[in-house]
Amino acid sequence: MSEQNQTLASASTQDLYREMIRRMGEDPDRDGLLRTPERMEKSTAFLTQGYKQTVTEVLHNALFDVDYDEMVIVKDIEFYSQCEHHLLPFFGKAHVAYVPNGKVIGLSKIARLVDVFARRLQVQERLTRQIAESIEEAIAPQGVGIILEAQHLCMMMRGVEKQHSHTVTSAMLGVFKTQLQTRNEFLSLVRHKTTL
Ligand SMILES: Nc1nc2c(ncn2[C@@H]2O[C@H](COP(=O)(O)OP(=O)(O)OP(=O)(O)O)[C@@H](O)[C@H]2O)c(=O)[nH]1
Ligand SMILES: [Zn+2]
Repeated sequence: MSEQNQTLASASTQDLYREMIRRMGEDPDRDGLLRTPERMEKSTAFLTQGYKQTVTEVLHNALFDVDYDEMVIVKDIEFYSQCEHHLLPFFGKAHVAYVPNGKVIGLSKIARLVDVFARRLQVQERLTRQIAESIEEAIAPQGVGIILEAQHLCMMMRGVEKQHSHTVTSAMLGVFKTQLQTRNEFLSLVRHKTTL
């Protein structure tokens, strides 16, 4: 390891944040910034906690044998993630559907699954795919359909500066890929405004 890398590796995370603040042209010792490195460390740990979580742990005890073979949709699940290119947030809604094959997932666990992958450095396409594949692996359903709609701050507050564009991604597995009728049912239920 180079001398410079060794120095960096031995620095605490909070020291690194202090240095970042200094290089932004700020005084890390002024009153308002004194505890900022500590806050940044905590906040970053929370926003990237998905790296420490596994799907198996999250789903633990919440897979149930149920005789139901129609579509299950949990829609409008809000999520916050960070783009891996700029470390800026992208956020929006996830719509998660599957057609069971003997097993269903506890509903809250579906939202938790979204967060396991959202709370990492991501691109929206990979996030979409990972949610779909984790459900497929967990319960081997007849199919899984995922739609994510998001706004990317790296396209809004910097860069191209477009405030109204939304990015929509999808992952369709099993019957959602092979049966047009299933895919269309999913799309129309996602569009349907709930009256609740
Ligand atoms: N496909 C995809 N691209 C993303 C996502 N998040 C950010 N990006 C894009 O990643 C690209 C990185 O492009 P670069 O040219 O390397 O970076 P840049 O110079 O900062 O680009 P600009 O944002 O256009 O200023 C940009 O087009 C971003 O909009 C994502 O979730 N999926
Ligand atoms: Zn970005």
